Amino acid sequence: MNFGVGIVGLGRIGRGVLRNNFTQAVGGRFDIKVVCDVMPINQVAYLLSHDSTYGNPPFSITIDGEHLIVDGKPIKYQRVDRRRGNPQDAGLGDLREFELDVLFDATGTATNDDFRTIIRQNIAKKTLCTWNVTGLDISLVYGVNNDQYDPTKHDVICSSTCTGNALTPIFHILEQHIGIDYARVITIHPTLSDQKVLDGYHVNPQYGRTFNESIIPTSTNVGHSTTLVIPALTGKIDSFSYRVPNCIVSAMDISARLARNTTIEECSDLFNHYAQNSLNGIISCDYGSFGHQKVSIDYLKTPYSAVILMQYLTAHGCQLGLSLMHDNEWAYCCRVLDILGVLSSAKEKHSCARNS
Ligand SMILES: NC(=O)c1ccc[n+]([C@@H]2O[C@H](COP(=O)([O-])OP(=O)(O)OC[C@H]3O[C@@H](n4cnc5c(N)ncnc54)[C@H](O)[C@@H]3O)[C@@H](O)[C@H]2O)c1
Repeated sequence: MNFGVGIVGLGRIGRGVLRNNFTQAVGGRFDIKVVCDVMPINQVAYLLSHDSTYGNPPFSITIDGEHLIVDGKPIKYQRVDRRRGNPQDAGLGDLREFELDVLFDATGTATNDDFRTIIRQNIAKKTLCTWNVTGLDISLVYGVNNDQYDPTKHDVICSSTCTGNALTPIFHILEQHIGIDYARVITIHPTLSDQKVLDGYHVNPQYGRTFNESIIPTSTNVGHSTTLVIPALTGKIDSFSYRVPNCIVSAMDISARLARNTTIEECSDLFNHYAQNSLNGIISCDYGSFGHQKVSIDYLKTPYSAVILMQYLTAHGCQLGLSLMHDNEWAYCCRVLDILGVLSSAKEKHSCARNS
């Protein structure tokens, strides 16, 4: 069935989704019809062809006029700048001709109003974004609540955040089987592109500090991302983050007070059970290599939303200690494609139901 996708924002995540789309299936897992950014087309082609984190892609990229040719498939490139106000002026109005089922937004800069306007003006039927935009219809974490997606009700959708995708499945398991009274979550997050290379102005002053000289304490939305999907945990999670000067792979340190006493064996059995069954491909239990714990770069390109470092699992009465790692870009891009799969299957089911 035809399911047309557009992408706005070809930064780390937009390019990562494009790259994963063509890595997962020859010719692309989804039919990406158009991609947009403020950059000129040759800069997009350059960045897609040479990636300092993941290396060169395993497929060809060329340019033909206003099209990027990715793995032999022409994709229209549209220069847009949403700061120019309404979608027509921004360049998004031209996307109407593609009759997009979903416009995936990885700019980090659009608002709920922008998304509603895109739907109202028939530029795309749905929007999917990469952050917890205020006013969204649903935040979907693949493996946890993707079966709650209802195409008749949900138009502005979020695929949660990288840390939300890591923490939510783990807290889903604990909340289902034991209960969580309180958790303190610390993310140790790689540098992001909104940080400064040298000290300078930034609306968030800590991000204005030289990125590779300090461990930068800052806020994180991981608690909010998790409670959007598991509302029973509202008010029970405190979180903050350290930005550290590596370019990829995030870690998370969790101290939780559970609703009852537990043991390492019980938690270990639970995590392994889920990793082999309903969360197969989403979480993984890692026991190290040759008796030694692996380090963050060893998880580069790991598709799991969360890798549990089993050697660091602790349980004392109702106090649980957990350490996770995840490739904040690669795993997240895999989940975005999985959520596109959810939207695509729902469209198919909906149109079959209407035709029968
Ligand atoms: N990098 C990560 O690890 C990660 C993981 C999960 C989610 N996210 C989320 O994904 C989003 C993007 O993050 P990123 O790391 O890819 O950022 P990025 O800065 O690398 O990419 C953003 C892209 O959007 C484009 N853009 C920004 N404003 C625009 C506008 N008004 N019109 C047109 N294009 C515009 C920029 O030119 C850039 O190419 C953010 O919401 C972020 O929170 C990032």
